[in-house]
Amino acid sequence: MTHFDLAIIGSGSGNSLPDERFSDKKIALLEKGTFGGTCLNVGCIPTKMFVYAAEVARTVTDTAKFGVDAQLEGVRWPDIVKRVFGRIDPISAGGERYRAEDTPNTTLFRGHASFVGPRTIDTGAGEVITADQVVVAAGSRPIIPDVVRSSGVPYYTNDDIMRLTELPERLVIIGAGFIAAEFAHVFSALGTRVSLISRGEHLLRHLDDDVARQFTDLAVSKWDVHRGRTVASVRPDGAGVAVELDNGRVVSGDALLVATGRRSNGDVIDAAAGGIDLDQGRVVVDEFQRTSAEGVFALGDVSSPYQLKHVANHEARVVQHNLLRDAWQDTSGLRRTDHRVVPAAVFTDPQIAHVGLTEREARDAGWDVTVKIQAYGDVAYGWAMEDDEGFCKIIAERGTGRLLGAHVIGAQASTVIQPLIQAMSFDVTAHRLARGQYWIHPALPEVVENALLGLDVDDSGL
Ligand SMILES: Cc1cc2nc3c(=O)[nH]c(=O)nc-3n(C[C@H](O)[C@H](O)[C@H](O)COP(=O)(O)OP(=O)(O)OC[C@H]3O[C@@H](n4cnc5c(N)ncnc54)[C@H](O)[C@@H]3O)c2cc1C
Ligand SMILES: NC(=O)c1ccc[n+]([C@@H]2O[C@H](COP(=O)([O-])OP(=O)(O)OC[C@H]3O[C@@H](n4cnc5c(N)ncnc54)[C@H](O)[C@@H]3O)[C@@H](O)[C@H]2O)c1
Repeated sequence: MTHFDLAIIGSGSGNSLPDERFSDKKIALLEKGTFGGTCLNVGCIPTKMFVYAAEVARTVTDTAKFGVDAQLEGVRWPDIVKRVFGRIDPISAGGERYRAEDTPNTTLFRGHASFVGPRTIDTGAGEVITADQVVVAAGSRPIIPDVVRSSGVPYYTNDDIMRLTELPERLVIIGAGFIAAEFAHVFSALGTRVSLISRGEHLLRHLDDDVARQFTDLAVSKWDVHRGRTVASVRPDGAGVAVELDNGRVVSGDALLVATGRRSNGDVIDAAAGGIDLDQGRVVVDEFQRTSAEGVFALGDVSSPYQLKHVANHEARVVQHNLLRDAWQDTSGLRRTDHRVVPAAVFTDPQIAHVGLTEREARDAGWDVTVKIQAYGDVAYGWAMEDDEGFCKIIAERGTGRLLGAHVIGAQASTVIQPLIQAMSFDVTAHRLARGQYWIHPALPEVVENALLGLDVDDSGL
């Protein structure tokens, strides 16, 4: 049985742990799937490359009101796929080669790893290993509802939908969360007729009510949206699929995308044998990313309530530091994860970004809130764009101006929101944020400045 200083399960965020500071350690890296994990291969990066292509197509089809006549002559889907994965696959292969061949202190095991004892792992590659320290970075996987799985009908998830050989004429999407919203945008902008089945009345319903309502209204005008409906059955329909809803309606498509959430892989590593506690399948960690098993840390989707790459990256930096401290009981030198202000963005049409509490959450928590919704169209750049969709909504404590939540829907929302994330992270109050700096005129972030100035908060004296 080979013994290692450090064993890492998962080559997504886990692969970023061993840097030059670990060069004197003997490391095992265990990966059962495509090297590089979700974000690189089937998540953030390829989806945003498709989103960018979709935005280019949308721009071309929406020009006339600006006095520019253009026409979308066609979409070469196979070329889009080739471009995306022609850039991504070599990165994955290069990363794998680097770890397998060019990093002398690292051994790459290609197999499904599972615990057989405390810090003892069956690599799934014909060998059992032990390690002084272990990091579980095994990520998450798509949840497939029974009604789909048991139907035997072929379906896609984010794992394979981006590798379709042709653009489907009609795509049915089950789910109304992040993945559904992003792929509905991608496929519809590229020419597919998208049908979307949502359990709730509103799409993206975990977002602030005003944002979810606005997004739903826009989605209904673009896509064939079935709201407040569950799936009764799924069956083949010629070469495609027919999804019957609980009201008897049948939604047909050439392909079916299932986007109904993702589940931690904590339940498929025999965590109990390793002494690792789970809560509803997710690995339990404390603020130092320590699991219940001494010497075993976890990070990312396998343990985090936030299934976001920037959160996994932050947790990886914490784990990296804590591994190098080589302490367990004495936590004085260990770093803690900071989940106070976690933002997220949905790269759909229009973009959506949020941070902190929704208005409802803030009111339910008993805050005396002041709320301002500032339309994109009412600031100079949004007006130039003739934008009548976007807005920035800020929720703050009345009087003190403490920022509680911010929600942006509209062009470049994921970028526009950043000053608000910064202010919340560094405890800058609303008026101080608005008046303690210049805002470039007439740039889009003026929508944030104006929203801040519309709040009922004390003047900071600036
Ligand atoms: C379609 C999509 C789009 C997304 N877009 C964004 C975005 O725009 N922004 C954002 O912040 N987040 C986004 N995310 C979320 C983000 O991708 C994840 O939060 C992040 O990749 C999680 O990283 P991780 O290291 O925890 O897991 P992963 O990157 O999934 O790595 C886990 C690795 O462990 C391997 N593994 C699992 N079990 C075992 C085992 N038993 N033995 C060996 N290996 C194992 C897996 O094969 C995988 O390679 C997106 C996710 C999806 C699905
Ligand atoms: N831009 C980003 O940061 C980004 C993009 C994609 C994914 N992600 C991450 O990946 C995670 C997973 O994405 P997702 O869209 O699959 O999950 P999600 O949690 O965002 O949405 C799941 C959707 O499926 C619905 N649903 C759940 N079970 C269902 C069922 N049995 N039948 C019908 N509908 C059902 C839910 O009501 C919800 O609308 C996200 O939560 C997010 O953290 C992030």
